[in-house]
Amino acid sequence: MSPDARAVSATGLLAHFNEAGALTWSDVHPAQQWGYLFGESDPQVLLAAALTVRALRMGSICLPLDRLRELDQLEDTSDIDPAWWPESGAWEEALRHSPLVTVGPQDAPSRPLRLVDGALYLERHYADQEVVRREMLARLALAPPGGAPQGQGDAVELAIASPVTVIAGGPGTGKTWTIKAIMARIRAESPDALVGLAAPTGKAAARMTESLQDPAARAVTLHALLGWRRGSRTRFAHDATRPLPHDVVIIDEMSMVSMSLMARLLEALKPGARLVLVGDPDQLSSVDAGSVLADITQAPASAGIVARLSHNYRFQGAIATLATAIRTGDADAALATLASGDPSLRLLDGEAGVAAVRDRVVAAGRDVAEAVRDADPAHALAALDAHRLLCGHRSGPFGVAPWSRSAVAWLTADVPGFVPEGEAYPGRPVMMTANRPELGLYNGDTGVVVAAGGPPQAWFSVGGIPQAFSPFVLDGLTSVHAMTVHKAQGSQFRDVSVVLPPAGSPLLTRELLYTAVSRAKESVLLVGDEAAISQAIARPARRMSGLTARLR
Ligand SMILES: Nc1ncnc2c1ncn2[C@@H]1O[C@H](COP(=O)(O)OP(=O)(O)OP(=O)(O)O)[C@@H](O)[C@H]1O
Repeated sequence: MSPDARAVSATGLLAHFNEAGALTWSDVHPAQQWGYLFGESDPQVLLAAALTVRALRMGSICLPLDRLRELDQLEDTSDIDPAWWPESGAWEEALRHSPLVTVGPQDAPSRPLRLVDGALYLERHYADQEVVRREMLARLALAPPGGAPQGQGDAVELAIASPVTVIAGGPGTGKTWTIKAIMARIRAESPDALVGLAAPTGKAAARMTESLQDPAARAVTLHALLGWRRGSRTRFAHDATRPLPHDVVIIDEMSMVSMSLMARLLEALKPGARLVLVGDPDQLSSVDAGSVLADITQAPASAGIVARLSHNYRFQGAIATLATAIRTGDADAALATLASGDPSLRLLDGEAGVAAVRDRVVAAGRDVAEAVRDADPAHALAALDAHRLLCGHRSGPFGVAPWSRSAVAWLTADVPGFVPEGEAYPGRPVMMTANRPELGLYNGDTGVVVAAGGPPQAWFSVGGIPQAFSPFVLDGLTSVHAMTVHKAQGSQFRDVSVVLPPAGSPLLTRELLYTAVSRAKESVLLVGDEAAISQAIARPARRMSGLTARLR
């Protein structure tokens, strides 16, 4: 732990957990503040408060007291002495009597924490979860009776009749096709209906618009749909008192929507509006806390409104078999598929892994360089997307930073004409790190510098059409020789190479591996060993929330 993560003034249990690397200053500090403001000094209560803040930081909505030790590999990655843990009965008792804690779902919010069904929440996150629970239950109560929807046809019928529908499936399972069919039905049956299309990020919204190929359909970000106001994190122009005008709202890439954004969306729908949630619940979740799509799809009460699309229309081969094995937690099947000798899959470790990545980076770099030499931006962009190097980590030996440096060194050595000097060298692969909606460019979009009959310009595919931008007007442009799996979510590439986090890394989860593998259309090279694969598959990210249990 870095020294500044130490909470200098922490004492007792908080100090132990802080020094062991389990709690950072940003977890300890609010707990201490609340203790001071509300007159609570019981170390067990302050520890629970700090662990709840930590759980939120890791993406969970609440801290289930009886499942604490399995949370986020707390004990794998820190030096916690098991003797420090309070006895769970006494711990819950201390929380029940604490001035920091509201007990049960009923009482009005007046304290920072709330204890419901054995789980501790920050009041604001409990309130968001309650909005989602209440609104979802009201919609589920009005859903047409019937069994679980099977396939695309049922999903379309349901979306026409039910106040809420979930369309869940991996890449290529026909989610976009189903959205198009729903929109065609709505147009045929109620031509005046106002349909809103949105996605959690600008890039996902742009991709939704592009893939619908419908001049009358334009997707926006969820923030834009709700009317985001500058300077306000939580207030939107549309809420329960000023609802959205839409009769139907369709959200794509729903796995990236946080609990709080889902709460704001549900509050803002006008009475009678229908909601269609589309996404892949097995992928990595939102940056902010929550895993709403997975929570909803797992709740037995939602069985009648969740259409799980499982037939892969785009590809069938070994990649799909591997993705399914990962998704269903079958490590033996995953390892057997990897060992089957299918040319689309390879698992290599150590020097062999590095050498194989080098070969792929150089081969793809040669294709990009050739297109750049021919001043052919369309070909350069296609070559750029033919291979992508993905890392679980941003920094550290398994991260984007050192692998990018290696890639630059390999390209410099092996690709004639690749001279990485300055900001705008021809062949530089670049990525947007900010949204520029007025230009049609979004955070995470990738492009390449090409000099096509003039000074070098950054070329991006905007709505499928190559367009040139001066690299100097695009602030926050970075090189993209490698990217995180998180950033690659929502994109696919012909070939993907994945540097797995080492066994023991808290990032090595089933969702990370599934998301990485399912980015590939034709081949996947995994750099790591069988232990890392098994560990990832055995470890679903387990974001905790009370939503699944309370949707009844
Ligand atoms: N019922 C169907 N019959 C024939 N082709 C289909 C059907 N459904 C989807 N497809 C085709 O399969 C391919 C993948 O479908 P689609 O793009 O809708 O998948 P998706 O789940 O949205 O994928 P992604 O998440 O990658 O965007 C498309 O080419 C689509 O036209």
